[in-house]
Amino acid sequence: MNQSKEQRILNFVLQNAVRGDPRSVVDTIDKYCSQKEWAMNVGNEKGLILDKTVEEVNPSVALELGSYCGYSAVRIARLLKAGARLLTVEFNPEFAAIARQMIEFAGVQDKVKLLEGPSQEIIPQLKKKYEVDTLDFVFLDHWKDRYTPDTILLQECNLLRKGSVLLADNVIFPGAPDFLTYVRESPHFQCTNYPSHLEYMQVEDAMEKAVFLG
Ligand SMILES: CCCNc1ncnc2c1ncn2[C@@H]1O[C@H](/C=C/CNC(=O)c2cc(-c3ccc(F)cc3)cc(O)c2O)[C@@H](O)[C@H]1O
Ligand SMILES: [Mg+2]
Repeated sequence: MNQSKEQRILNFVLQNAVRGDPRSVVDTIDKYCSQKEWAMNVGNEKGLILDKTVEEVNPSVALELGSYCGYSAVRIARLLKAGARLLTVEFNPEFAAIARQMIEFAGVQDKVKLLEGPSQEIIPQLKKKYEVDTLDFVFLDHWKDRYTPDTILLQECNLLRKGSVLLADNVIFPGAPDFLTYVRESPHFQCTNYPSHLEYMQVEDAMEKAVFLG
């Protein structure tokens, strides 16, 4: 049975990156996906916006929706302070398995917990089952039409506190128009748009930061 693209990306990392070095894992994925096969990792240009936001927030507890191959989980985890943790949610079993191996190879497994399942089922479990009080940072990069319902669900589950930061990928391409409308019109969010480009392409894209005001 021939390999999936995601398996080929993982194999390329296992053969070319440095075990225990998150930066080399990120750079190796970017090399493969810019030169061999495009894949929907956040990439290095938008990745820099992600890095800056994570450094600014310096989260103790971070959540990612949509692990895919683990690129942004590794990218976020490498910046977390001692004792801080990232919970990343992925409902496709094949992608979850790839992401777990990517996280392990990068050496950030002590900071990252991959939760396998759909976000709308996992989010209501975060407080009791995963011992979360509130989330300091949330990276949204899953199905674009799920950004809004999951943002509402995070509020309903009391997982956001004054100052919690949401960062959403792809608000221009493929686009998340209802999410932009929702957070920009809500009195509970202060929004900032970061124009950028689609990973590995010259297509316009952007990230949106939405700070919860309580
Ligand atoms: C019930 C579904 C909602 N809940 C969910 N819970 C947990 N994991 C979920 C998930 N939805 C999706 N996922 C997972 O997130 C990932 C999905 C991400 C969706 N991302 C995109 O569609 C995307 C797409 C592009 C893209 C850009 C240009 C183009 F021509 C084609 C695609 C670029 C990106 O940066 C993207 O992020 C997968 O791993 C999927 O299994
Ligand atoms: Mg994306």
